[in-house]
Amino acid sequence: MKITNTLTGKKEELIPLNPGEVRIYVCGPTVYNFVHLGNSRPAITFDTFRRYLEYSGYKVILTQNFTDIDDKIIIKANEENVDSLEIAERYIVQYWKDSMALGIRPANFHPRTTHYVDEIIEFIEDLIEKGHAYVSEGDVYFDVSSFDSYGKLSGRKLEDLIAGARIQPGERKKSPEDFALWKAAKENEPYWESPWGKGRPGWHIECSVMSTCILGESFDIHAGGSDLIFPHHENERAQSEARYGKPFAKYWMHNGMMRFAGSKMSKSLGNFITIKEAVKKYGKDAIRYFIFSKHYRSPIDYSEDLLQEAKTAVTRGNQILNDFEQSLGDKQPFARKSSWISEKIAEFKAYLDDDFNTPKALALIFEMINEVANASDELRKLEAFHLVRNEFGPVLGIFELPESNHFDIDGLVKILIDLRSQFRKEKNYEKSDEIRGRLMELGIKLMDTPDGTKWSF
Ligand SMILES: Nc1ncnc2c1ncn2[C@@H]1O[C@H](COP(=O)(O)OP(=O)(O)OP(=O)(O)O)[C@@H](O)[C@H]1O
Ligand SMILES: [Zn+2]
Repeated sequence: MKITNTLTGKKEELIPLNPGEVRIYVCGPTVYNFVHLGNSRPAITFDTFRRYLEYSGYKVILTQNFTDIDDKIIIKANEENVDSLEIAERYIVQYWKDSMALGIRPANFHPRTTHYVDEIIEFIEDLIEKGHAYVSEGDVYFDVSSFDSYGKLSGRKLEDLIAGARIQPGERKKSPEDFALWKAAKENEPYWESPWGKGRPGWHIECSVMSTCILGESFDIHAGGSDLIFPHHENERAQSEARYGKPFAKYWMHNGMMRFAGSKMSKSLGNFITIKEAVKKYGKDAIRYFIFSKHYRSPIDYSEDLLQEAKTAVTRGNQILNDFEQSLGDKQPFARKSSWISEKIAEFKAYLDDDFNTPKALALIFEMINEVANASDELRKLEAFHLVRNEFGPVLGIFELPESNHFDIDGLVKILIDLRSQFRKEKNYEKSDEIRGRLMELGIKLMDTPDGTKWSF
């Protein structure tokens, strides 16, 4: 398999450090608000990339962090007058709901920054000892000039960085391009005790610490959105290689940005659509289709029209697959491994082996769905059905099973509740009780409350 490595700017053969095993770290969300559709791009892309590696026979260890301490979380906590961890916890819970709704499998590890403060302090102490960092009035900064290949990942030159940067008020660094490893606590900020006084970790250090603690000093792939290449990933690489004196991540993979009216969709700009809203409107498969329809490295423009088209396409696909499944009756769908099946699997793999080309893989899935709908030969239909349901669908996480999770059960029950109310108004208690009774048989209980009828399973 070949992937584009941001570090070299080339498409390279993926050769894991340990044969047969791929260790991946992905930068996860800063949890101070709902995650948006843009944030779902790395989560969907790299979960699916992991599924594909597993499909190809690799063992994968995937780690994705939660940044649960950060300026933005602290500001939100102070606004609401609650602890910053309460804010983080709230949006982590929401993250799980959203990622389930999008069919994203949890990573193997989901570390949180505040669980790694001891390790962060140890890491920084080591950097100071090795001459890569210095203390300045309770802050600690990384000395960028001490790391020779600084700028290699993002393709920037240190001289240009020095010329372009300014020391901001409140920063106590020697040189403008140096960055904070540890920040002394200001008033009303959460803090931890450290050898440099009360304070908290800077942003970049957390990912160096959590990735190396969990995956080792060198691992295979570091991933995230392209917005993180500079300064976040450049700084992570500098810190980690400065401490351990060996290559940090062998490959760097970056997804392009999802844009909203031309700008990056972002929590801080407020130009976003939440995942909850998007799932409700379009359903999981349509969102995944929309994301996979562009190569992961290209930017993608949020477009209601394209999402609507995606919804129409997957609804049609699901209809064809469901109709075919029903036409099979009790017969178990079984397709012998024919040469045609092997050929199509080879084609699917060739696309994804070429820098994870999901648009081509997706087109192949639709070609198979057309076979299910139109092939004259029953065996061919069965083979195509098998490929979608059992081979390709589970890899891309679409058309896996008859999709029910975007089916709006709440909406359906509300229709029945309204009908029942109508019958009650007309004093037709026989019909209204029948609706309640039949829902009860399905395990759905209706409760009449002063605020109207509620339901639960
Ligand atoms: N618009 C986007 N398109 C694709 N990926 C994105 C987008 N915005 C963020 N990401 C990625 O989502 C992950 C979580 O990022 P983060 O929580 O910093 O999101 P954010 O919306 O950019 O927040 P903020 O506005 O506070 O910077 C990162 O891997 C980041 O690169
Ligand atoms: Zn990170």
